[in-house]
Parts: sequence; C-alpha cells; structure tokens
Amino acid sequence: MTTGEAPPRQDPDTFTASDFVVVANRLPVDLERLPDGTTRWKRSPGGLVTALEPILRSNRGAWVGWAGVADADVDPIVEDDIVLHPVPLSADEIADYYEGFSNATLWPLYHDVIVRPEYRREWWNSYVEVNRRFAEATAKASAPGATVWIQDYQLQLVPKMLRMLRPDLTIGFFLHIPFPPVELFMQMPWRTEIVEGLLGADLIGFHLAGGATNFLYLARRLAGHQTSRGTVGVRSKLGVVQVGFRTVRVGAFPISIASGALDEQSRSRSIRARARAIRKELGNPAKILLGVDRLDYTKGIDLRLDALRELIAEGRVDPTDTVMVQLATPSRERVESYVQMRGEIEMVVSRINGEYAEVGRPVVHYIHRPVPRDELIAFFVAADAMLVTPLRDGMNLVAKEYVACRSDLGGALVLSEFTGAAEELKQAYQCNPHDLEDVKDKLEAALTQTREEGRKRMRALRRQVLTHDVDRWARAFLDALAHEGAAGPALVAPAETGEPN
Ligand SMILES: O=P(O)(O)OC[C@H]1O[C@H](O[C@H]2O[C@H](CO)[C@@H](O)[C@H](O)[C@H]2O)[C@H](O)[C@@H](O)[C@@H]1O
Ligand SMILES: Cc1cn([C@@H]2O[C@H](COP(=O)(O)OP(=O)(O)O)[C@@H](O)[C@H]2O)c(=O)[nH]c1=O
Repeated sequence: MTTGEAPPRQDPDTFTASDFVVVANRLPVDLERLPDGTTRWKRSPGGLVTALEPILRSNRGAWVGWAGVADADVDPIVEDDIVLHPVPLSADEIADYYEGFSNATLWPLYHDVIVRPEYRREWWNSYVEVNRRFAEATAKASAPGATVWIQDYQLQLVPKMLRMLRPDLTIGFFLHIPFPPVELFMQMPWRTEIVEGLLGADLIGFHLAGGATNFLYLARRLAGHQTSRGTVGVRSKLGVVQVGFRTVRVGAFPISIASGALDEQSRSRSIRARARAIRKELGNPAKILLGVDRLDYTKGIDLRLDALRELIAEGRVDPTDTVMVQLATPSRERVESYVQMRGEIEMVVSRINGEYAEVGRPVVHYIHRPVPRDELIAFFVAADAMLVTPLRDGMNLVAKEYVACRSDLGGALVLSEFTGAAEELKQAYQCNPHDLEDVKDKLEAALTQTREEGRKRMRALRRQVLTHDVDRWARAFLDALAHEGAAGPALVAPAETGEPN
C-alpha cells in the first residue's frame, strides 16, 4: 500500500490463505480519516514496522493487524503479493486493550516501572477478547502448515489461542520491548496466563539474553514446566521449556535495520544537499545535536534537555553556536502519563529557549509531528551528535539508523546503557541516563572529540550495524523456528527452580 492513497475495496473471498503470516498490533500503514470525510493510508509509527516491512516484502506473505482507527470497516488489501488483513477495534477496545492494558499496564511494567502500571480487570478482559480476535483472524489468513510470526506485548495470548485453533501451524513470537526482571513481572495479576499464552509458540524471541533467561525462570516457577538452565546465547544456545509433549525454544535475537539500503540512501546527492540546507536553515551552527523519538517517557527526552541546559549554564556548551533539534512523533496521546510528559518536555524546551535563545535563533528546535523518511535521513547526515538517552528501551533502531547514515565517519552517538542497542554499539559514548553528570560528560565528550577519535568510533559502529542487519535478524529467528527437534540442553524441574540465573 502506497501511503497517501485511498484504501481500495476488494472482495474478501478472492484471497487465498498465506504460507507466511506476520501478526502485529498495527498494520504497517494506518488509515487516516480526513476532515472532508475521505480516508488515506499513512506509515504507522515505531520501529516494529520499520523492521518488519522489508522482511514481509521479501517473503511475500500476509500481515494481520489493526488499521489504527476505531471501527475501520476495511476489507483485506493486496499489494505486490502482500495481503494486509485489518482487524477491527471498537473505540472501547482502543481505550481498554490498546491504551489501557497494552500501554498503561504492560508498557510501564516491562519498562522497569518508570511510571506506575495500572492493573484493571476491565482492561485485562478487553486484552483477552482482542487477542482472541487476532487469533481467529490469523487462523483464517494462514494456509495449512503455514509459519506464523506473532509480534510484541500487545499479543502475548495469541500463541496459545492460535495453537488451539490451528495445531498444524508453526508459531513464532518476538517481544520488541524488554522482558522485565522477575520481581517486577511478579506484580502482574494475570502473570501465569501471560506466560502460558506465550508458551503456545514453538519459538519465543527476545532482543537480549537477559530477557530470555528471566522468561525461562518464570516458565518453571509460574507454569510449572521443566526448563533448561544456564545462560542463553545471542542467536545461539537456545533455552528450552518442555510443555507436555511439545518443546518450546527461547532465544535472544537482537533486531536491526535495513542498514545497506539506508547507507545507500544517505549517500545520495539529494540527501546530502538537504543535509547542507538543514545546517544553513539552522544558522550554520558549529554543532548540531539531534534527538529522534516517539514522544514517550521511556525515551529520556527530558533528561537530554536537562543535560543541555546545565551544560550551557556551566559554560561548557556555547548556546550561540550550538543548536539542538528534537523530532518527536506524537504517540499514545490519550494515555495520561504521555499527556503529562509532553507538558514537562515542552516546558523545558521553552525554558532553554527563554533563557538562551536570540530572536530568530532558538537553541532547541522542537517538532511534534512525524517527519518523512527522507527528511529524517538528511537530519541524521547533518547531526554532529545524536542523543539517544532512554531510561529503558527494547532496542532503539534510531541509534542504528544514525550509524548507518554516517558513511562519512562523521558524527558521534551518545547512547544510554539501558537500550538493547547498547549491548552491540560498544563504541558509542555510553551513558547512565539516571546520572545527569554522566549524560553531561558524555555529551560534552561527543561534542569535543577529535576527528580521529570520532572516525575510529564510527568505523567500528558501522562495522557492527552493516554486518548485523534486519535480514540477518529475521533469518536467524526464522531458521531457528524452522529447525526442528534439535537436542536441547538438560532440563531442570520446577522444584529445583532456585533464583533466576
Ligand atoms: O504502535 P504504537 O503504540 O504507536 O508504538 C510504536 C511501536 O513502539 C514500540 O517499538 C519497539 O520496537 C522497536 C523494534 O523492535 C524497538 O527498537 C523499540 O525499542 C521498541 O520500543 C512497540 O514495541 C511496537 O509494538 C509499537 O508498534
Ligand atoms: C521520530 C520519527 C521516527 N521515525 C522512525 O521510527 C522508528 C523508531 O524506532 P525505535 O526502535 O527507535 O523506537 P520505537 O519503536 O518508536 O519505540 C525508527 O525507524 C525511526 O526512523 C520516523 O520514521 N519518523 C519520525 O518522525
């Protein structure tokens, strides 16, 4: 589906079921209702879509997901051999399943309780109901013996529900956000149902080995299954859970981006020209700092602004020669914690500009709307330092995108230790986002690095990002899913549970 086009109406009976089916809360495109009553498609927000879309295109499968608005009565859509199957959600379900249980219960719980998760029975009931609808839509969309790949925390009950409907399918599940420490997960009133829901899959993937290890412990303790013990490797050494006669495997598969394609795009003449124009439009400052995020409290946007304000106040950054651009896509705008955070961030932006800007020359440029892909790439090329400072983030694809766009070996990446990306991007200026002095020091170091130091770091970062691309991620997961009957490690009975390892 090309974004901007009106949705075509098709006869649902003309679709054949697919051999490869991706299931995610959102379709890769959102339906937008315009004031004149017409509709059009636009790209969905977030890294899940960035990562999965090229995979589905090369595998020519189907995608089951929500069209992003209430009560969208849209038939399946075919484009380039990909079938999009919209799953309708009512306004109440958006409030209870999506904004409620997914984003005011699971999201904060899985992101280290940065804000307090709310546990409400009516939200849980809606989560169960919507997961059932996704399972039924997927059962319909899948050919006999198909491979189904279910994505993320919004759909953790689908693996078990789908297995009951269609035992012939091979089912994978991937979690895009962190899987929390055991002591936090234990807060969840419906913790056993969630663990059992996930165990309907044949393979459960996490970004990091730590998440996989936490899950194995919970499968023993909450669901009472025998599991393997010991560490799980990255794309290797899978853990196992014995669920009756079925063996469920558990592993770490850090996601990535289409780095080769992005590298090429960023080298194009038009992007280079736009990057130069951006610098000029910003007043040709000596240094451009960049932040690119969904407006989410996990992303640490406020922290990086605080760090900048203090560095200016201490005379360590010159506000007449340094500009920060913060691109912040609107996200989950009716969830209370997001409303509050937006107010706080906008206050810091005004405070910095109020204290240090000149007329016509703001220090912080803040854009609260989605930025088109090409424009985003030009910003990556233009930025002298990229600030990625989440308090917790499953992976953070933006960090990898910045690196992929720097074939000139210029720029510097400041990266929170609490992102999945930090496990791979060791040569970034890594910081502890809870320690403001550390963020300030790393930001200053990034701004004052020598050319040689910057090139050395960026070369090493690029080696990592260009060799570990999204194709490799998908291949590693799907190969492991297809690989049957591998003798797993020795199993530990629930009674021997002990502490998480
Ligand atoms: O669908 P939304 O509620 O608008 O949210 C957008 C997506 O946000 C999350 O993205 C995560 O996936 C990325 C790719 O694996 C990862 O890099 C990032 O750290 C995660 O936060 C969410 O997990 C997706 O389901 C949402 O679609
Ligand atoms: C602000 C902005 C971002 N993007 C793209 O969105 C994704 C974000 O992925 P990430 O893993 O970093 O985080 P979440 O999934 O959001 O939690 C990345 O591909 C960005 O390039 C965009 O296309 N337009 C935007 O304005």
